[in-house]
Amino acid sequence: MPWGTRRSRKSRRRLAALGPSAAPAPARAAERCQRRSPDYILQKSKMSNLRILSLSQKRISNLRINNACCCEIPAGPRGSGPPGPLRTCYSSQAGLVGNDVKSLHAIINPPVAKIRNIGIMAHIDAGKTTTTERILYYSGYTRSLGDVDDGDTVTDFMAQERERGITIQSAAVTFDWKGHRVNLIDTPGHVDFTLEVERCLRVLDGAVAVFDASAGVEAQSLTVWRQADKHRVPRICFLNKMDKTGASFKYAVGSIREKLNARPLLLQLPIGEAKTFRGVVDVVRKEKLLWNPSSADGRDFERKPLLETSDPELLRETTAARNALIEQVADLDDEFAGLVLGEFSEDFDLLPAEKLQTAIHRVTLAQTAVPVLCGSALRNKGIQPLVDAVTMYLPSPEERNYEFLRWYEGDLCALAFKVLHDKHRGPLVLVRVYSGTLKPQSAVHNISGNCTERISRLLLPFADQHIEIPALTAGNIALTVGLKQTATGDTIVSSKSSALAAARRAEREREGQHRPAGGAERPLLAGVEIPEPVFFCTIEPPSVARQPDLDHALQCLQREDPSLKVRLDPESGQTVLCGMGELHIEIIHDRIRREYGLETFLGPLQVAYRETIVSAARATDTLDKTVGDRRHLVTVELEAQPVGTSSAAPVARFSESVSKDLLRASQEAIENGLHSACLQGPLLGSPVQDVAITVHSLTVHPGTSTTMISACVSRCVQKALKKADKQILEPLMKLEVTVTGDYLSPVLADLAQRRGSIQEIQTRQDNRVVIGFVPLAEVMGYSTVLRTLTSGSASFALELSSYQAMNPQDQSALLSRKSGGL
Ligand SMILES: Nc1nc2c(ncn2[C@@H]2O[C@H](COP(=O)(O)OP(=O)(O)OP(=O)(O)O)[C@@H](O)[C@H]2O)c(=O)[nH]1
Repeated sequence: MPWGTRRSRKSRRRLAALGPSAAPAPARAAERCQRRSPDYILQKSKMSNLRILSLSQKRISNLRINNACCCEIPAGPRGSGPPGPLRTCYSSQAGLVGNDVKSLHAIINPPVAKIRNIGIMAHIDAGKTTTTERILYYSGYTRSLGDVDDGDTVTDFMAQERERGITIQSAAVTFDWKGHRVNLIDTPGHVDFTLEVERCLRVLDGAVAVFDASAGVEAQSLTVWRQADKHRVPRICFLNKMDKTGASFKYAVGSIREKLNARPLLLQLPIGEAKTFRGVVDVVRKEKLLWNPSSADGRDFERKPLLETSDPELLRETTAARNALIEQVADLDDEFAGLVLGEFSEDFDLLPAEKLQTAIHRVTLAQTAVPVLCGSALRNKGIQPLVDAVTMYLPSPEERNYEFLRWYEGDLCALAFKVLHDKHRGPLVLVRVYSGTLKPQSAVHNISGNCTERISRLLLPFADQHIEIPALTAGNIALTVGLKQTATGDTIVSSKSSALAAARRAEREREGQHRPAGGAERPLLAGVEIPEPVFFCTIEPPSVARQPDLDHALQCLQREDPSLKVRLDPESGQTVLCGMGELHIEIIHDRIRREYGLETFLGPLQVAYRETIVSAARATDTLDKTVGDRRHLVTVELEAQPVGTSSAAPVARFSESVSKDLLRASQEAIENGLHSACLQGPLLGSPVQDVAITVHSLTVHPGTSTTMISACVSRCVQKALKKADKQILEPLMKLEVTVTGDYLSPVLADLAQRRGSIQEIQTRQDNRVVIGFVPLAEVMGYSTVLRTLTSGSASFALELSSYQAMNPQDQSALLSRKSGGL
């Protein structure tokens, strides 16, 4: 889907990526050229050795520590960090910068209670990547602050991410914070990459939801919040951009309450808003945290208790907020309520902060409320307390209740949640270990793929850099090298017999609980639902000879990204790419060029329609074919009917006379025939949905192969579908346009012309938010139109809502366009 237009510096980089019409100002272009020049990189290298490794993609040599193999990241001189005061108030000890052998060793086996697997999630542009960069900097992992606007962040390391200033792939980063190991995943905010978010949420124990404090809860934040609900992931909220004009703590908290239906626990209050934002109040401890305005990197801040003498007003406000917080937590946590009502009922001020923090941790884990913090990642304020909150309130792996773990009794159980392709090392599979230990040079069994594979190496991910480790214990996340067949969502155990033993335990448990049997022979971790693509286009290699190279590239990209579908057009023989949006397909095209060196040609982008029928129709067909000396003869009579409930696959029904002596093999052949017939409908060749096929009679000559049965049934279904009254279904998008009041009328007038229906117009601070529905076919290239209409002042978000029936006029217009070859 197209991305919205923005006013930020970052948006100008995105516009530049769109083409010459949106080229940046010459000065900025020159600045960017200079940034990419070898001199600039050299200059940066003095600041950060790590950064130059990221930029130049150099390989790094190996280092052995106590027989554990680790990759060496060359050290920078100790004093080579950014200028500024050396006084560190808050950051933990340095992580992996330099040949810090001790920290490399310490990294290998953290106690599970100290591990935090967290994700950063939000609406596009809320500031996830900027927040992640600050976290990495304060944790000691990087020596300079990466900036999305300059395209030099650690987690957005793909060339496309750096050019466009957006996150496309989730990046896993491991760092230490005050004795805790944090595995952090920065996820994309753009709706085209929602699957990427879902994949990560599946393996996280907690998440930080980042919001733009001037916009509150936006469309995509709602989607990711629902995804986190689905995977029962405890969260904390971070109201970012408190420095921005229009930032409002109250408004953003209100929108969390109303739109997300969540109970916010205000652990902080901002000191000032927008231009006056200076720091935050720690409500739990009644302290103020003020960042030194002369500190360039925000490392330097002071924490002081609020006093009646110096801050009477702020103290009163904080006391009221603390009392409200205590009452709120007591309402949600019985243990804490007992404490508060007993010992501290007379004076909440006497309640120790640690007791309140422990109760907040329990409430967060139970997901009955969400802690809320605030700050400004760009202005380097509020990040250190945010990471403290992550370690304090979000759970460790052992605090999450993963039911399936007891079936494995400490034996290895891991989930492969992402596959990456590395030109040199082949497929790299990101795994989360739930129980047991994963070791390199060992065989593992993939339950989902029913195959045994060998892991050659284990790597700890540090964005695009990797550190080799000798073992991966429960609760941790790492990359494996050597798994060639494992795909996203597969469950990995130590051996086939271990899988069987777990299955037997699961079955016994079910019997004990009198629960219905089923599925226990494969005790799998739940995978991720893959949404259906909404756009497609043909893709051609530069020459026929390069077709195998294109096939290989697409195969690799598909293993990485299950939301990308590739099929062959049976009529033209062309390869067809199906994706989640315009941006998704554009990125794939670009990656094929950059990573596989293939200059491919894309056909026009087309909407993925569906078809259905609105009346029943009956058909009969006979297939009589002799192959060699064998005669295949089938006659089938069937009826296609519309079904009310939404069903992507055709529903197979058999009349009594057919079902009574139907062999299993013949039934499977019939079902295959039904499915293949419904892949291409009679109107546009789009998939047919919401149909049931009843087989009334079937006569099969002895010796007829099941392939011939499938072929006959398929042909007969297509006949019936042709006879029935047909209907095209088109993808309907939920659209949210944020626009200033003066541009509201042109935006509404334009949407009316695009067959849009407006549901409501909300007021968000100084902006209007238009919420409605519009057919996908009408919003192709919408970002350019909206930019022109509103002088680049509006932004929008699109999300697939449903498939809706086209009205007769629109349908016939579409059909005549298609038959005219347009
Ligand atoms: N004023 C202000 N701008 C910020 C702040 N944090 C980030 N930004 C800007 O907001 C834009 C988006 O920042 P990102 O960190 O890329 O946001 P994101 O959520 O990672 O974006 P996607 O990965 O594309 O979803 C950039 O132009 C940042 O400079 C902040 O605290 N204050």
